[in-house]
Amino acid sequence: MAVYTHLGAEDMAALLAPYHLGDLVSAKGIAEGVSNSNWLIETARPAGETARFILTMYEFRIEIADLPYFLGLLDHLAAKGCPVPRSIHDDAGNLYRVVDTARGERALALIEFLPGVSLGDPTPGQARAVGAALATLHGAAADYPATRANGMGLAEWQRLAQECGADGLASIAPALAEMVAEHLPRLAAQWPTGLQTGVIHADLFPDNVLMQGETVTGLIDFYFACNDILAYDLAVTHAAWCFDASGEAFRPDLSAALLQGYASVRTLSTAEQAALPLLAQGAAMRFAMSRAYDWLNTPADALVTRKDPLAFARRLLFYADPANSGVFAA
Ligand SMILES: Nc1ncnc2c1ncn2[C@@H]1O[C@H](COP(=O)(O)OP(=O)(O)O)[C@@H](O)[C@H]1O
Ligand SMILES: N[C@@H](CCOP(=O)(O)O)C(=O)O
Repeated sequence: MAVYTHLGAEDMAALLAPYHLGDLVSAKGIAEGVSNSNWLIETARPAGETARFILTMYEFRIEIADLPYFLGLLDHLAAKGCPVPRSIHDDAGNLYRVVDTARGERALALIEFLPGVSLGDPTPGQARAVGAALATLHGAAADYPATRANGMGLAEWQRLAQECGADGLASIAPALAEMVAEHLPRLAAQWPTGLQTGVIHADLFPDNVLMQGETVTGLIDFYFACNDILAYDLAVTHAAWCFDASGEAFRPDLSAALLQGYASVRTLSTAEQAALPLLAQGAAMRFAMSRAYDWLNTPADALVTRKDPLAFARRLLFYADPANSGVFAA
């Protein structure tokens, strides 16, 4: 569960007062998520109707200076018809506020609540819709004027691996330390340059997509969004969607559907197509490293479920295996 900061009812009402959303009816901590504390807020307007919002308190890995990029991107994409939550501005027009909490100063923001559920076991039709939504997002963000470097790029994988240390990685599993020692230097040496860049989501896992049937109703959690290789975003999404829940078994049906969905909106260049196996290995390394770091460093009192780094170590080995080089063939 991700609620790092505990807020009483009075604190919550005071935090929400500058938004003039009506009377606070309920504020429920949301179990999902890793990086932030999230609450589902319900308010009652004077006329009696209720409204729902998501209140996010930024806990770690997010620089306050980046919030205008993330929240402005939501408004930019929503204005273009993408299914992303609009940001709710306070009565002074601020996109976010900084408040004092028992854990120190924290930034918080309110966004629209969107309907839909995130999927544990997607179908090919749903994977196709997600691929198309990702490509649509890439197109809609093409004229977003702000830029942000990828803070979770190759240099950060290397830093996280160093912070964990070979012994730390081996304490999770010896195979994890071996995988990093073998593949991280190779990825650094071979990482592609010259591919088309743009705004990417960079974390489009099933828990960051809300769906109703085969319709994408919400793309959420843009807090790793940045400017980087567009095809890398497809590779991240592929690594996140195209394996079964154990992380062991590749799902060719989901893979084909996701890639078809993406290609139905944006055509990959030959160079992008050729780079996908390597980009997917990088995507797997990125999540193996952030999960390994969290595994070793999550505070004992955080109500948060640690995620398994080995699931992504196995995906990296899958993508690196020449026997699987046909996965991304056009
Ligand atoms: N706009 C939204 N509409 C509906 N539910 C949301 C929205 N934003 C977040 N949530 C819910 O909150 C959970 C955690 O939000 P998320 O932004 O993914 O947090 P974290 O960055 O900690 O992963 C999501 O899995 C979803 O259930
Ligand atoms: N999707 C990542 C975790 C990133 O945290 P999030 O809860 O902000 O999406 C993973 O699965 O490792």
